[in-house]
Amino acid sequence: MATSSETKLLIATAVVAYVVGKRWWAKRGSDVGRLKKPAGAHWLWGHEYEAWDTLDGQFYIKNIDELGQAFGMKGGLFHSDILALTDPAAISHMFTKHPYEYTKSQIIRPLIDRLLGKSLVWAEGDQHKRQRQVLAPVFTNENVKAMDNEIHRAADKLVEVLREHVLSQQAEKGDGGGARVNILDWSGRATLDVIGAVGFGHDFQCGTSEEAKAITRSWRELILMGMEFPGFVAPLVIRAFPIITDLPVEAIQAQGEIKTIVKRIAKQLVEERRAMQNDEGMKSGKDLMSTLLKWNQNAEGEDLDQLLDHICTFVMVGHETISNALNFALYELARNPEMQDKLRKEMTEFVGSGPGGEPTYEEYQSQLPYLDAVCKEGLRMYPPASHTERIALADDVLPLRFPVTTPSGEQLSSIRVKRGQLINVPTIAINRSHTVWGPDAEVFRPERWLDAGGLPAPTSLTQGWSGIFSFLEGPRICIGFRLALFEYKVIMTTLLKNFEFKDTGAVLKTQFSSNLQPFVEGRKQDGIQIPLIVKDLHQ
Ligand code: HEM
Repeated sequence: MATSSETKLLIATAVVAYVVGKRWWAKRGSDVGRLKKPAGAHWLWGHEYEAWDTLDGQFYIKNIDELGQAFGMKGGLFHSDILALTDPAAISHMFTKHPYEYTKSQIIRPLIDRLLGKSLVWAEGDQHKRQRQVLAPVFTNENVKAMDNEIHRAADKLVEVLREHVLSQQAEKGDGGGARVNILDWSGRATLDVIGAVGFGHDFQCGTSEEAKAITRSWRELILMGMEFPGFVAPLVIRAFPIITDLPVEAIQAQGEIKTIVKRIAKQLVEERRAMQNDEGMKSGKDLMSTLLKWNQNAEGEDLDQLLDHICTFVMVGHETISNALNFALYELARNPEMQDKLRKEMTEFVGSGPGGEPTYEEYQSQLPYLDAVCKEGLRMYPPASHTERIALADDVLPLRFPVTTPSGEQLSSIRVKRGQLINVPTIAINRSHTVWGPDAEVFRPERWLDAGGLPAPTSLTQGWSGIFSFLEGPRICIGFRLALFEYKVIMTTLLKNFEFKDTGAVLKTQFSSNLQPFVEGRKQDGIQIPLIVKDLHQ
């Protein structure tokens, strides 16, 4: 009979043999282990801690410039090497040509399920194709154009509540020079209102309803948790021991709270809509809720649960992303007052064909070039979804547009990957690479979109919207991108016509936690924020 120390030795040997065997298997027929790697991998966290902890996407930006658009990373917790990838040909191969062979990993998907449910963001393969087919018609140009009233109403309401706040702050201080606000507390009110109204006919009351407050509060808590060490470790531990997703660990379980809140509201909305079954508008409606209900009229049990997951997904990804993009653009405009003035001038001088001289949907797209350039530059520099990852479902060969050199000097114009290969796709580095965008890649400069020859050659860019990767590319490109752009432009226009945004001198740093998150340099403990001075222009 084996003694307890012999048993322990046996178990330890088995674990080591398993890890070594797994790594050996992953290396066979794969080029990932042969790629250059950044120096200084940690024995336990590999390069993953440095990638997580280094702010502003600098780990990836720096290494792409130094090692090329495909490099290897040591995985944390003895995971096999990870491929970090920004090469446009490889990206196109994965996302446009073979999106269902490079899926979100079995680690990310349970987390998405916990946060948003088993909806479009979570689904893969045929299930995704079916869902996308049903939902895509909601976001056509024609439908988004028809959301015009709700978007303007939400933007006007935001101006009203922000003005009230600014004036009361000024009165308190006895100073008419504007109020210091954390813009993160404001823009999301309008974007939540828009998705509530256009998606489900629900009024979140510009952030003042109890549901709106609960959603904002639990989202913030989740973000902050993701920015602390447990938020880094949790996904690595889950990757090593997937069973952990079901354990009562705070950092994991907290993700369920948002879903619970939104699903409670969603259930009520579904019941209200069902009660209006005979209403003609509802039957012919092309909004999200009508589409979902037509698709699954009498959903109960699991089907109803999935329908609620869709609502939860759209409420969350349909508002946080846009407000995130708006916040960063306002920060840059505050730091660059000449750009802000130029943009305001373009907006105020343009007389559109909409009611009261507002630009129409088409005019927003084509007649306001500087607004368009600011929007593109903001989304390039600050992609809200600044990082994504995929896993190869089969052995494959990834073509490279820009060959890379191995440490032994061999040139690779493609990379062989094995089934199960984890691939990190750092969107922020795709959008800010110096190799692609030039020496001022990390400078906010909308003019690059307007100057002749201001942009990189199309062959060096990915194939997403405007050659940047902020909405992804291919069949899984963000389904709501037209709505996002329209909403962004309307809210930005409405805000700039009413307020001046001034720099506070605070320098921002960013870190990825669900989205790209800002905090003031050296003040991470104060939480996520973009402090700006807001001055009412009509005072
Ligand atoms: C500036 C705003 C936005 C940005 C930057 C953005 C970005 C993205 C990105 C990068 C993805 C792909 C994620 C991945 O697969 O790794 C995505 C997917 C998605 N987005 Fe957006 N998004 C924005 C706004 C919206 C809006 C307004 C909606 C809906 C109303 C929306 C709904 C979705 C959905 C449902 C998916 C999943 C699509 C699929 O997998 O087929 N997004 N978004």
